[in-house]
Amino acid sequence: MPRPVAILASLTAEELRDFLPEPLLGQARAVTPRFTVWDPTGQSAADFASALAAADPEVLLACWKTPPLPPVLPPRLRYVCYLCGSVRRLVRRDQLEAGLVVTNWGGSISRVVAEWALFHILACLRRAPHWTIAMHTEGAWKNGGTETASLFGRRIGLHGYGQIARELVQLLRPFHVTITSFAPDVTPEVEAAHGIRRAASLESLFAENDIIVELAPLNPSTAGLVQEKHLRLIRPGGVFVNVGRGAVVDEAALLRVAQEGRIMVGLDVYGVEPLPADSPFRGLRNVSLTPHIAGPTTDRRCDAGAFAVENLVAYAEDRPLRAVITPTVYDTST
Ligand SMILES: NC(=O)c1ccc[n+]([C@@H]2O[C@H](COP(=O)([O-])OP(=O)(O)OC[C@H]3O[C@@H](n4cnc5c(N)ncnc54)[C@H](O)[C@@H]3O)[C@@H](O)[C@H]2O)c1
Ligand SMILES: O=C(O)[C@H](O)COP(=O)(O)O
Repeated sequence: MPRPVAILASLTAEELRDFLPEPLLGQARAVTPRFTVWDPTGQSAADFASALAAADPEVLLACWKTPPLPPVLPPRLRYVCYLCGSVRRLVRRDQLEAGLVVTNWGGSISRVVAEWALFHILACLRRAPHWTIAMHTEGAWKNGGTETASLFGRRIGLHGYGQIARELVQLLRPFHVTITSFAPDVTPEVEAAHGIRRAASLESLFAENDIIVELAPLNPSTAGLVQEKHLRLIRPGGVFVNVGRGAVVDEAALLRVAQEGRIMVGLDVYGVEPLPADSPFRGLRNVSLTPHIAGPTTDRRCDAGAFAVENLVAYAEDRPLRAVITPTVYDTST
């Protein structure tokens, strides 16, 4: 029997529509008669603190537009169910250490982000940026002078082997590729169970594969980890895709390498976002650019909503939660 926990849902109208379309909102409301929605649109940190004090919730259901939690939490707050990914902007580490339970969207949207990595890989191999510019603006047609390549049978290197990388492995299987990963948690057991290889080093990952996909998290130990020396190990005609976080890569070095035109580059994320209008990446024909839209797509935010509702029900029934952010997870995730 669920406990009648007080839940404050901090969601804009758009977030409600996308993350909790019916029947999910009804299911969330059915968890407890004490379910209140607060819209953070245009609200200040002080407004948020007042809303928390008035509702005095045991559970906060939060989303992208929710302001950071105030340093002093409302007395009954025990659980923050975050509908999205990185909780750093919402929750302070000391609040976790003090016992606040926090979950995020886990792997519920990872396949959609993996889908966009696959898009960039294919766009790069087929030289889609070149042909998009040339056909839309130059009246061009194929001329035999622009190489194209297929994904079938290629060697893929994954930097990072978390939830998105694991979904990408599934999407890549039909292409009969060889997959190698470099990440601290790829053990021989994971290697055997997933049918992937382990790279001996970041250098060998870049040197021994045709296509590199950047999926390591951004944390103090990974900022700027991918340097010019790594990017220059990618062989001519190779592909570098980043759908993780821009700041994991030395972006100035990436620009230099991209401008030489030896490799194809697919980017969804950047060191500075929005990407400045005058960024030299814009207009490079060997670079596929998208504006941080890897995921989750509007139509699949409901997957994160369904995952969150399951956690809310589990919490009210005193069952274990999924995707709990421990201090270690907090430190090592984006
Ligand atoms: N572009 C987008 O719209 C979008 C959407 C969702 C997530 N992301 C980003 O994609 C990245 C991956 O997300 P995820 O959900 O797979 O993350 P995750 O937390 O599930 O996995 C991260 C993995 O990175 C690896 N890792 C940890 N420390 C490392 C290190 N020092 N060097 C190399 N690898 C290391 C580990 O294998 C770990 O499992 C994150 O940065 C996330 O923020 C981007
Ligand atoms: O890039 C991402 O990770 C997604 O767009 C979600 O962002 P978030 O991690 O800030 O929720």
